[in-house]
Amino acid sequence: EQNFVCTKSISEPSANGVAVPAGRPVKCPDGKHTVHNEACCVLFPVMDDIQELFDNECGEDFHESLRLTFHDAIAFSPKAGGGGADGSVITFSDQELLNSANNGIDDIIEAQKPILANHNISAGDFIQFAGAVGLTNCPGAPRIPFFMGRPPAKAPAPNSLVPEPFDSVDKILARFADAGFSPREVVALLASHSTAASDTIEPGLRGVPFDTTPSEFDSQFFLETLLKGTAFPGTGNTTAGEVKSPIAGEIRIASDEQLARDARTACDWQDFATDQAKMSREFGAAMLKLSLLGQDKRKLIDCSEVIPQAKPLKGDKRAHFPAGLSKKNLQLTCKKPFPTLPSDPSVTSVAPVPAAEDS
Ligand code: HEM
Ligand SMILES: [Ca+2]
Ligand SMILES: [Mn+2]
Repeated sequence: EQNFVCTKSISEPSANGVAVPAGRPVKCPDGKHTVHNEACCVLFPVMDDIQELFDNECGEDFHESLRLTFHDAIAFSPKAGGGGADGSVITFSDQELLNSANNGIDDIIEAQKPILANHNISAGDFIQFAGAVGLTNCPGAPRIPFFMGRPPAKAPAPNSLVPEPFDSVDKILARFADAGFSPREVVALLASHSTAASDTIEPGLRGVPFDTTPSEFDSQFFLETLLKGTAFPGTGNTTAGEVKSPIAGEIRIASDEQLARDARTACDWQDFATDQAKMSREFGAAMLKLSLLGQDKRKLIDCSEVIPQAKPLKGDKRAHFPAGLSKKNLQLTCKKPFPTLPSDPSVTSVAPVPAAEDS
């Protein structure tokens, strides 16, 4: 029996940005998979169970799981405390779910808990692994590296660390800076809202998408948030941080609208609206950083090779204007020229994201 556990990550970057470990590959006990670090073998059955939850799709359960990676990890502050990507949002869910910023994440915590209980990995690893695996179901998403070995969470996170949609740009940028992110990285992370829908903001409505393509990791979200808002998808809940959106059925939150127009972030926003490849790449880099908040990367094992190749975006990768809208409907504050983008007359509204089935 071979017992090869190398904890150093000796690696070279590959074409897709994910490191390919050097050295001789070993066969996992399942006889099916081959890895460079045998310790990573435990992740394959976890991946199968996660993909069963997701139906191998970029749907509601994945969207919720991506949001969960953020709510666990961002609860990290050198001053205020919080363990970052440590799984505390699951381990101490009784306390952390009392935080109103965590409204709606109870469903995915309940869906993830039984899967986690069947495997011998930490809650912190599980949450970030589910996000990295699920992203590959979304056409256009990056393949992000995954590091394993986060220890169990020690305590629940303090209440004030997860940004809310009615927070000012000042407050949001300060909170992210406290956790180590630049304004451009904040904007890059918000590419996540390209595969997102709201269940809690509009009274009575669920699955209200943030862009017209909630199952694709494209740049529609960045383009559509630059359009002038004209109506609410329902009654409008301005106390919850909702503002008008440009397309029937779509939701927009105030923080996204303001970050798209603020002098500190508008040019980054425009950059990602007009360059999907750049958006995906920079999101991937910021996401890796997010997944390691509060962790010592040198103590973790590089299991990136377990993450499958992400699906490519088909056809024209550029964002398109919905029916009847064009460059003249944009509220541009960045002074750089805005390129010409195609329009799609078939896009007149967006349907809700179907609810997750009870499993
Ligand atoms: C300024 C920072 C952010 C704010 C204020 C914010 C706020 C929100 C809000 C209010 C929702 C809707 C929740 C609901 O009603 O169901 C939401 C959804 C979501 N957020 Fe964020 N968010 C931020 C950053 C992020 C980041 C950095 C990520 C991931 C890296 C993320 C991932 C998601 C996802 C995937 C959803 C959709 C969940 C679903 O479809 O079920 N968000 N966000
Ligand atoms: Ca999208
Ligand atoms: Mn949802």
